[in-house]
Amino acid sequence: MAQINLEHIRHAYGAKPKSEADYALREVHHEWNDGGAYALLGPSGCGKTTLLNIISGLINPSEGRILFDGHDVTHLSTQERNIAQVFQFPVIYDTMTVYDNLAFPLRNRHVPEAEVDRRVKEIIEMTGLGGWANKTARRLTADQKQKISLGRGLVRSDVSAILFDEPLTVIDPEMKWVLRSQIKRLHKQFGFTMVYVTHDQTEALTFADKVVVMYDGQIVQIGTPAELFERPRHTFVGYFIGSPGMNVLPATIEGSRAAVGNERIALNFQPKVTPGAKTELGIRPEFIMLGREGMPVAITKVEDIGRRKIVRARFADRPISIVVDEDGEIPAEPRVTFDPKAINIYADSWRVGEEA
Ligand SMILES: Nc1ncnc2c1ncn2[C@@H]1O[C@H](COP(=O)(O)OP(=O)(O)OP(=O)(O)O)[C@@H](O)[C@H]1O
Repeated sequence: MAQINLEHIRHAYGAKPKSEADYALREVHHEWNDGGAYALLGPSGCGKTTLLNIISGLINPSEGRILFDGHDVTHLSTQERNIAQVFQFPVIYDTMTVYDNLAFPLRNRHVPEAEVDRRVKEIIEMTGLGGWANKTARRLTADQKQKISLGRGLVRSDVSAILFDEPLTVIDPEMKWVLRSQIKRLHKQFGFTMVYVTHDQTEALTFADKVVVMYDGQIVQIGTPAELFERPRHTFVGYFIGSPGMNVLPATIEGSRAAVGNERIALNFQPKVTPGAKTELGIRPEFIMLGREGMPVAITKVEDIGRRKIVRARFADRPISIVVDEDGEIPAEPRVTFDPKAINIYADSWRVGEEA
């Protein structure tokens, strides 16, 4: 397993990029720990697959270097980097049996047959393909084939990293959950460095120790699920993580208060904002208290989602969402208060800290 260093990586698909807009990856500079499980999360087109392919060696970055355990691998092939990959669609040998498909990556590396047998049987059990071990892969369904692909990625224990590109897309929802838990278990057992691309936040949050949120060719935050929820570094992280996402309201800062329209909201710190920056206040729907006290709101809709209700309202002439418990009261003259601990302030979309 390896520590991965991405040093000032930039990538443009076209020759001679002229402006930032020509880069699919604008600047990635991070260190990923040996044995870490990372999920790359972001909307379609933000650069997840490009970054994954740069790590695996399928793409040579236009600029920057990649180090595995301190060694420069930028110009090495996938095989030389010793990477296992699982793609969105199955990559298997149709004419081989399920057992031989799984044994292939090990036999290729001259692993002793007894060890091959032990590892393959473990993977067969994990993927629930027991009854199929001696059948040729051609006869399997698409999701069974994808389980073999997944198994082939996980069967070797000596790889530098395992890279997954939306591997559960073709798997049915129930099995998705099972496989995700099993990948996690194998990660704990063997300490693989794993990078898992997805655009599904549930998948990312349940799989990874660290979620890498990408937006518009950049990594905007790397954090634990709790960090992404409580302290989104960028307003995009606030929108993208959580359901509904964070409320982001235009605000002006007056010392340790924020003005939103005609309302004044107390902060528990004095944000350091540069003059002229676009300032915004971010608060998650879970941290707005709806009651008879505080600032007035006009409710437009109440959505019942089981144990919680989502209240859609207008506050200071802006739409906001508020989450209330199933039995929470909705007063006739509703008012709101914001939990100061849960307020984040943003300048030009990036979270700002406290005035020194
Ligand atoms: N082979 C290519 N040639 C030119 N442009 C490309 C190529 N592959 C990707 N791009 C562009 O690079 C940008 C990033 O694409 P990438 O596939 O990395 O995003 P993604 O986040 O993985 O998206 P998705 O979730 O849809 O797979 C997009 O604007 C895309 O159109």
